[in-house]
Amino acid sequence: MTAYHIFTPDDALRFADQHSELFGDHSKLSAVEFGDGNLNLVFRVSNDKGTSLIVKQALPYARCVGESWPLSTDRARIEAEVLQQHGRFCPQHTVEVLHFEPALSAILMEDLKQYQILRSELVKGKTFAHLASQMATYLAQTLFYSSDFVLSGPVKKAAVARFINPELCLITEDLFFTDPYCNHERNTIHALILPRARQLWQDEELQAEVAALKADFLSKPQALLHGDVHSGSIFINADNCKVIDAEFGFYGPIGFDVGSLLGNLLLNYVACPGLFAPEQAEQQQAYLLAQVRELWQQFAAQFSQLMASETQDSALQNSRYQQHFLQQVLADSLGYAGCELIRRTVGLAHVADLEKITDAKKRAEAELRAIELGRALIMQRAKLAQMDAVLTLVQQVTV
Ligand SMILES: Nc1ncnc2c1ncn2[C@@H]1O[C@H](COP(=O)(O)OP(=O)(O)O)[C@@H](O)[C@H]1O
Ligand SMILES: CSC[C@H]1O[C@H](OP(=O)(O)O)[C@H](O)[C@@H]1O
Repeated sequence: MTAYHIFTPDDALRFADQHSELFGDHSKLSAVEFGDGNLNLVFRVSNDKGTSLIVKQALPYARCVGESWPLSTDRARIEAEVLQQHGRFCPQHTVEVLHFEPALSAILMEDLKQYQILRSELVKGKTFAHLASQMATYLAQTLFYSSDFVLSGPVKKAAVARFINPELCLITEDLFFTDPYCNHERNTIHALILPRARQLWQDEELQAEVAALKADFLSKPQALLHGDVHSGSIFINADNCKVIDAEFGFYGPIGFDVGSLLGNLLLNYVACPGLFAPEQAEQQQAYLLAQVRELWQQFAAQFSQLMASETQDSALQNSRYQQHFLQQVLADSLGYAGCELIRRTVGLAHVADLEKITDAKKRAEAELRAIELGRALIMQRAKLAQMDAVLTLVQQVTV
């Protein structure tokens, strides 16, 4: 068995050639490393006829920081296995894993080169009519079929154990729920919003609600989450979208995945006036609000339908329980969306939606909108029983 070593492009090329029939005999291959994420190496291996595959390898540390932040390479196993599971539940919207090599922490997967990263497209002002409906399907299918509604107690517990992901969960626990609410050295805060960030560090009312969301993140293993459904993890084109990058996967609260995506749509929403001229900003914001509404409505409809028709456990077949469950998922989703808005503004990992705003004053205004909206969603999540009320709040808070 080959021992772990950090891949060069040549290593990635040999790995792809060994484990795929796609390239044909001795065809001319080339490989390039082009990863732009925070954690891993990503290579594209191509032949001279335009066929290509992706090799993703986990480094023993976080790429964005370096060796001073060691990180288990077991995250590659988690990523491969989550993608394989989600691929069984929703193949049309999950990147296909072709091979996983545990010793090398390396995954061979399909190349989504006919797609674009959603975040980059939203920052350019592009819109996709099917985004909400397809992502609602992805979320409903992957979350429902990995939950207690379908799995027996023993099978579910074995799955929870298999997807224990302590190191990557700790990153989320710190970056989402702790760092933004104190003066932590990992935070990056632009000078113009420092006074508002300082208020977050004193905001005990908000911190109490964030603590409740963190406690649920720590102890509510409802379904096998992707764990990081931000708009940089979604590849999209005019026809379809596919989700990548599931290394933060674990059994957690369903609202965390739904809320991460809602939060990312709303991050783009608050950024629009800084990114675009007024008329385009207004159009893009209307598109985003429609997608937020549709995402929840379609997710809720599909999840309800699945609960009604596919639930195995007789106690969980109770329809009042199912309605209550979904209502709680909405409240959780809004809370986690709020956490995403705040952590992307004052925490370690910022997003292009805000960072691409070149005018510092406009960027600060957008960041302040993200904080106010994030706070409102977290504080009011239990009262916001309908999406209409959520959309009204978004518009009121971000004027
Ligand atoms: N299957 C794929 N097809 C095409 N490009 C990919 C694929 N997977 C990753 N990439 C590229 O690599 C980048 C980083 O991948 P990602 O999985 O987000 O890495 P990280 O885990 O380091 O965040 C993506 O933004 C994308 O440009
Ligand atoms: C040091 S990890 C920071 C941040 O990065 C992850 O996203 P990605 O790997 O897709 O860039 C995740 O959102 C983490 O919170």
